[in-house]
Amino acid sequence: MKFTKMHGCGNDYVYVNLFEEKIADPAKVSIAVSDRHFGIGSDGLITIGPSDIADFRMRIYNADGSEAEMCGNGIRCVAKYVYDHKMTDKKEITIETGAGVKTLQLTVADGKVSLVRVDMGEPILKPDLIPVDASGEQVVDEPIEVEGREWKMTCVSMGNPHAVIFVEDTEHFELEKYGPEFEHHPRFPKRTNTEFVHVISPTEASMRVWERGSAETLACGTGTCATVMACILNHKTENKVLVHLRGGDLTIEYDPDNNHIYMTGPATEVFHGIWEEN
Ligand SMILES: N[C@H](CCC[C@H](N)C(=O)O)C(=O)O
Repeated sequence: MKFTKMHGCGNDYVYVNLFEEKIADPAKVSIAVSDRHFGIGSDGLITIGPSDIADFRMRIYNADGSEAEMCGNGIRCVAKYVYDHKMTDKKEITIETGAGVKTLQLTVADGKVSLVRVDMGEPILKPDLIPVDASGEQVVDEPIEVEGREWKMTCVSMGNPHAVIFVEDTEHFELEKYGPEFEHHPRFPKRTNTEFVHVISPTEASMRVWERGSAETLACGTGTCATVMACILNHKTENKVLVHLRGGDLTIEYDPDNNHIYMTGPATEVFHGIWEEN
């Protein structure tokens, strides 16, 4: 099976072009290729295929084989892949995802995509749509007990669930200890991605992320969008924020006129190869 290894801010996936390859069991393949010792090594598998309602269709599978609704870093890499591999010559493309059709603007330098701006659509705030077990119309600054400590969370879905927790120091935060406890907490019927965020200023933040089904990743595009929405809901930042992740930076803008969130960031192709299913 031919694959291409790409990353967005260090959030790395194995990409497979379904116009050329067939994958009978993507969950099984994602588990195998994601293994960083016995496989290729990645945060998961992303497939690029045809769509009846958009230019292309993207599906994302976590390292544990579970399918996610959307992937922010991944969709930027999909846009880079289809343009650089001459599957389209458009600089504005649409991609069908589990969270609806997204529109992307490509910046091209020397014939290759260097930067992508994604309209990530509207944040979803209703508890039962996130989903999270909570009352009310939104989950903002909500107490939750994890590992015997009370935390305050703000929950946002970008098609996939996120719990945003504000902390003073992300670098020394015990992510391995608390990340899985949030991921599997009974208040999240579909588990959750969890972002631990330090607000630096009204226009800047840093964060780390424990992803549903993939453990800590160096970046999470949907998580960064959820983080900025949480910052705005908690009156901590303005609508445009530069976010520092372990693997790089993303610029997130919330447009109050259409309630859409826009994410701008890089996409990188690292190598390609042949995966022999053993
Ligand atoms: N890394 C991805 C998100 C993957 C989400 C996945 N972990 C889940 O929702 O289960 C991103 O850049 O948005």
